[in-house]
Amino acid sequence: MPAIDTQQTITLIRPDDWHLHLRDGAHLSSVVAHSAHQFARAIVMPNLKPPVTTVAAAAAYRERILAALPAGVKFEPLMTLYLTDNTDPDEIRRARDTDFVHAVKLYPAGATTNSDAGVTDLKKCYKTLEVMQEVGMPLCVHGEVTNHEIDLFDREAVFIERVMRPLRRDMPELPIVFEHITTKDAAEYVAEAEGPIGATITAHHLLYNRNEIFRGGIRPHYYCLPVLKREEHRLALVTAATSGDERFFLGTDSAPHAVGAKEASCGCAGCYTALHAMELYATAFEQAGALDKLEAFASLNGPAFYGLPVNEGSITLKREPWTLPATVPFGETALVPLNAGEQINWKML
Ligand SMILES: NC(=O)N[C@@H](CC(=O)O)C(=O)O
Ligand SMILES: [Zn+2]
Ligand SMILES: [Zn+2]
Repeated sequence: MPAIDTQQTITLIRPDDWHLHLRDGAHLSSVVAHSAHQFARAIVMPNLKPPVTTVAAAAAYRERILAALPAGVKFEPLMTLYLTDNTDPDEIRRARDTDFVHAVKLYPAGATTNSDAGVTDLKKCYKTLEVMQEVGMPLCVHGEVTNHEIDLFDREAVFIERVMRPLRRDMPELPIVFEHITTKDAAEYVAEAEGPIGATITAHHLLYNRNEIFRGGIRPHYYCLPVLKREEHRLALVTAATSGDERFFLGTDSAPHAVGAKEASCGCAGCYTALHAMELYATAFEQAGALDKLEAFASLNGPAFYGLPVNEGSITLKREPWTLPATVPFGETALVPLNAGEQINWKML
């Protein structure tokens, strides 16, 4: 009689989002409160137009984020710098001397949304990476090769062999976060790797495989990068997230795009989950029979990796079905959240 002892509420130490896109201007104002409701802090991605490449730009962006919060809402944006071929090693030292820049982000040029200014050849960044290693500044990595001869579904696995292994061989003490991992290959690589490496895992990659993009027709709101993979990969991610291994932690990769930019002949990559992230993670962990592992994944492992204190306070999720809205305001337009119009069984209070 499982219904009798089915857990009705979950209380967790207040969690953080270790991979988030907040955008800017009116878009930022539309979305930031969703993340602030769910999370105490977030690692904010720097892929704006133009990208956030300097400490001064990160400081200004941070002020815009704080100004966009509703009155009285507390939320700490943890800023990142966008690595380019030309990032000055001194910029890393300046970043280290702040209390608000927490990582540098590697986008291989052309890999994903707003990555045109990204790195063309990691060798060009070695002086900068050496300083990062020296001062212990984490490198967050979008881990996909961009070579169009490589099958889209293989680009993460190929990245491990061509970029990640050589980089870690050359810089064994550089802290690395393998962002939004999507494959068994990446989960196993991180679990077995030695030294300072962690990985974020999104809720959508824990819940869905690639069939979801094509269920009943092409469904652009399930398209993100790295793209959803086969079921065996989803299962490996669930195993990693629920294993208790502290290298794996929560990163939503919530990535808002206007509805027209997603529902288009060439639609943008990104799933919007900031509205219901913890509900989705709870659903995934419950399906795996591992709700007891959610707190470490959501609230403890990330701060341990980044050397930050665990949050004070707690959140409670209640078993209470609710329906996701069809759209959410997004500046002058609207965005369609993942699971729009669908019912979800957990509700964050
Ligand atoms: N994940 C995505 O599909 N999109 C992200 C970029 C990224 O994280 O790669 C975005 O900024 O829209
Ligand atoms: Zn990415
Ligand atoms: Zn992202």
